[in-house]
Amino acid sequence: MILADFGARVIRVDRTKVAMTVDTQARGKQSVALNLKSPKAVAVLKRLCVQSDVVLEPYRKGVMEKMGLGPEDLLKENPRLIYARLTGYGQSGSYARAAGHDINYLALSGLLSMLGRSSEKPYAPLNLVADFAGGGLMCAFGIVLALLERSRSGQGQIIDASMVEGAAYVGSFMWKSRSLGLWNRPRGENMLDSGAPFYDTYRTSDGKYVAVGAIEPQFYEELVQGLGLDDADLPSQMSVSDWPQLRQTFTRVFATKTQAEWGRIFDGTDACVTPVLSLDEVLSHPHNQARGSFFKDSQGEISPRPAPVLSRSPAEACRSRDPFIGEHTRAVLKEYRFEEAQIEQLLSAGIIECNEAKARL
Ligand SMILES: CCCCCCCCCCCC[C@H](C)C(=O)SCCNC(=O)CCNC(=O)[C@H](O)C(C)(C)COP(=O)(O)OP(=O)(O)OC[C@H]1O[C@@H](n2cnc3c(N)ncnc32)[C@H](O)[C@@H]1OP(=O)(O)O
Repeated sequence: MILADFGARVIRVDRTKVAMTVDTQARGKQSVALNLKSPKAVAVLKRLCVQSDVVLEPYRKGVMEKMGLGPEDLLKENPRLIYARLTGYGQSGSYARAAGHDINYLALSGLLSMLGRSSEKPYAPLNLVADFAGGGLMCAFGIVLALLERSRSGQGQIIDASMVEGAAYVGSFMWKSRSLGLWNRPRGENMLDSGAPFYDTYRTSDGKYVAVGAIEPQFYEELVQGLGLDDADLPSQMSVSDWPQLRQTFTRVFATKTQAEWGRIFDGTDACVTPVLSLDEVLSHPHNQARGSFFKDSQGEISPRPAPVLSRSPAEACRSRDPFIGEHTRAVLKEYRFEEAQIEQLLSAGIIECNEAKARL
C-alpha cells in the first residue's frame, strides 16, 4: 500500500473463488485472480513477474520454489528483477518453515520481553511492531533501496525481509541505549516503559486519558506547574524510589479535570501533555486538521495521510474503493499481451477469474 501511495503501480495476485478479501491494505492496488494450483496459472504469473520491476511474495519458505517461481528461476529470465520475500523468520534458520504471527516474531526479536507494565506478563502492542514496522515497512524500504541500487548497477537482487530481524532493527535503540542505563530495571519500571510517572498516561474525570512525556527538567517543571503542584512538596523527578508515590499524586490530580480542561491548561506549553485520541477523534483535532494528517476516502473511511510529506512529489493516496478480487484480471492480461481468445480459454477453465461485471454494479 505504501508503494502504491507513493506512485508505484501494484498488482495484487489473488486466489479464485474467494467470497471476500481480507486485504485491508489494498488501497490503490489492482487485483488479478489466478488459481495457482493450475500450472497454466503459474505460467501466467511467471509472465507477469518477469516483466515487472518488483515481485513481493509473502508465503512460507519454499512455496514459490515449488511453483517454479523461485528467485533463481525468475532472475534468470529478468536479471533486473527485485525479488522481495516477506516472512516472519526469514529464508534460513531452524524456524524458517514454521507458521507464526506478529506476536511470535516480536517474541523472537527480544522486544516483547520489554513490553508491558510492572509485574505483568509481556504485552504485544497490537500487531504493529513486527507485521507493520519491522515487516511491511522494512520490506518496502528494502525494495526502494534495491531500486536505487539497480539504477546504478542495472541488476536486480533478492530481499530476505524477516519480521523478527526487521522488528529488532527498528528497536536498535533498545540495544544501543543500554549503556545509558535506560533499561537496568525490570520491565515496566524504567523511564520509558511506564515506570516513570512523568512518562505515562492518566485517566481524566470524563473517563478519557492524557499522555504525559515530560522528560527534560524544564518540561517537567511546566508539567508540575500546570497540575497546580508545588515542586517543593514533591520528591525529585529522578528519584526512582519515589516514582510510585509521585505517580499516585499525578493520578489523583489528573482525575480532577476532563481531558478538554487539561487541554486548555497544557496546550501551548512545553509540558508535553497531549490528549489520547481515539481513531475517530483524530480527524477533528485542530493540529491534525491544520495539516490534513487524516483524510476521508470516497467510502467515508478515515485513514492517515501517507507520510512523510515530500515537497515536490508528495504521495497521493487513492481515494476510490479497494479493488474487487479479479477486477483487473482481463485488463492486466491484455496489457501483458495475452490474446483475447487465450484469456477466454483460461477463464472458462477456471484458471483465472474476472469480476468486472460485479465491479460495475
Ligand atoms: C475467522 C477469520 C477471520 C480473518 C479476518 C482477517 C483478519 C486479519 C488479521 C490479520 C492478522 C495479522 C497477523 C497478526 C499476522 O501476524 S500476519 C503475518 C503472518 N506471517 C507471515 O505472513 C509470514 C510469512 N508467511 C507464512 O509464514 C505463511 O504464509 C503463513 C502466514 C504461516 C500461512 O501459512 P499457510 O496458510 O500454510 O500458507 P503457505 O505455507 O504460505 O502457503 C500458501 C499456499 O497457498 C497457495 N496459494 C497462494 N496463492 C494462491 C492462489 N492464488 N491460488 C491457489 N493457491 C494459492 C500456495 O500455493 C501454497 O500452497 P501449498 O504450498 O500449501 O500447497
